[in-house]
Amino acid sequence: MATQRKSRPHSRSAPKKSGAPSGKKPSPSERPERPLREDLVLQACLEAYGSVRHEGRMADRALDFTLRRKANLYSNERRAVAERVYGLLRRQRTVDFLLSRAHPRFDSLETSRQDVLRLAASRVLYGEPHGLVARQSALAPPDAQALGALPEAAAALEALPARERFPIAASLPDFLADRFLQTFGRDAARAAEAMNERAPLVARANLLKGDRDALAQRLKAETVDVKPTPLSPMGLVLETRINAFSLESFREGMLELQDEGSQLLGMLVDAPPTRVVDACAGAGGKTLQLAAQMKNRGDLHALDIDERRMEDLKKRARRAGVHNVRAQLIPHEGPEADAALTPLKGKADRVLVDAPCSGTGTFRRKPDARYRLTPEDLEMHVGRQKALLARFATLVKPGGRLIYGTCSVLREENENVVEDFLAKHPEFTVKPVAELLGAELAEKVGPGPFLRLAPHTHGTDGFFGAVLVRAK
Ligand SMILES: C[S@@+](CC[C@H](N)C(=O)[O-])C[C@H]1O[C@@H](n2cnc3c(N)ncnc32)[C@H](O)[C@@H]1O
Repeated sequence: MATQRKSRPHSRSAPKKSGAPSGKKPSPSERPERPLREDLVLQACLEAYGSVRHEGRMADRALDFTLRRKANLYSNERRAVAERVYGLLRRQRTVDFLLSRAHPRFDSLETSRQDVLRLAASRVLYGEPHGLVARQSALAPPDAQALGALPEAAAALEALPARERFPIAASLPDFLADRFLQTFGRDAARAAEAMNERAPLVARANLLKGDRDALAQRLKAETVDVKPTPLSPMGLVLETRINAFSLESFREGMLELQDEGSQLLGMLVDAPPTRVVDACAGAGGKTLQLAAQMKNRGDLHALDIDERRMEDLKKRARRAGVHNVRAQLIPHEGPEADAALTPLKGKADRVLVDAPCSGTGTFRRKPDARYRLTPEDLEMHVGRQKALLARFATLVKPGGRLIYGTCSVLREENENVVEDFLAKHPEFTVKPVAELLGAELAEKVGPGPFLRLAPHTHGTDGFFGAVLVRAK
């Protein structure tokens, strides 16, 4: 079947080993798993999926909420629920298209029956045998037949003209499919395909507490298999799927979970131990990285309009042993916002604007976000990005740097915003990112003055970064 996926959404990420040496505690990836109780797993999937698709909840919250109430599920069953729900959200549009062709009455079935079929069809698309899935999902005969008819429906999808096929095969809303085509051209299908893969679990070593090797040793002692990230010099891929928040090394602040692309964006700041502003600090993912770059010295001003995130940032800073951060809640616009920034005007050596954006670069982790995004939201993001860049540029001192970043892959939120800014602010010029990453890493990251990362080209989430220098 053309749309069949190779990776099974419910399989473990770490390969199973043939048996742990005696006397050694088996790692989670080595323990035998008990068979899934399919009826319980299906019920939990239906609840979580329904709350995302029919009640508009965010997928991570819906799963958290559902699984909290299902204390009777074993850990492999909880993992199966998460993976099946995420798997379906990644393939939602494809699955609906195929089922509406494979099942003569799919569109008129009641919602709960449609959802059972969707979950089952998604599992088949990820490579599970349709007969087994039909039995485990207790499908009625016409629904089971529809699963068997998925290959023909997939052939019908393949036969559509490319422009019509792309949004359905990529499971993207039409307006986003257009944006992907504008941004990636002939690579759009590959880009979207990689966005629909599961993201790796990536940690950043907190260099204030030890380097990457020390963290790797520590994680191995905690029975977590790791490998170094290919691009970021401080990253580790956690190959054992575990709840990283429960690790002792995490509680001791030795690591933060942070995508490799985000780590590279943080590297562009190259923060000296003087005065640095993280203007959209959120819960502090990059703030903590900048604090480590500054070796915990100087003043790191972390600003945001979101009180809850600022509180998270403070907690994380404590855990990470960071004490050069000044977290400040600021008004989001107007004269009060300007007044809050006055003391920092023209004073900062670096200002990072990690702007709010469409999040199109993080669809691997938040596959449901695409169904909430509208063209109007996108326009709103671009307007806000331009306004934030112009406002926070005033904090950069002569000779200082303004770093603009997003987790979007779309040109209109990235290059276009920077070009618009440069046209209105001739005192700023572009510093090519290669000058900050060093020759070897720059070579791997690729050509161009900006950082432009995507799952299909770099294996990271999608990130954009630009470094702009203010004239002396
Ligand atoms: C992409 S998130 C930042 C992520 C964060 N830098 C990290 O690495 O974890 C964008 C942040 O911008 C904040 N924001 C939105 N409007 C803002 C404004 N006018 N001033 C400052 N921050 C703003 C949002 O609250 C959000 O936390």
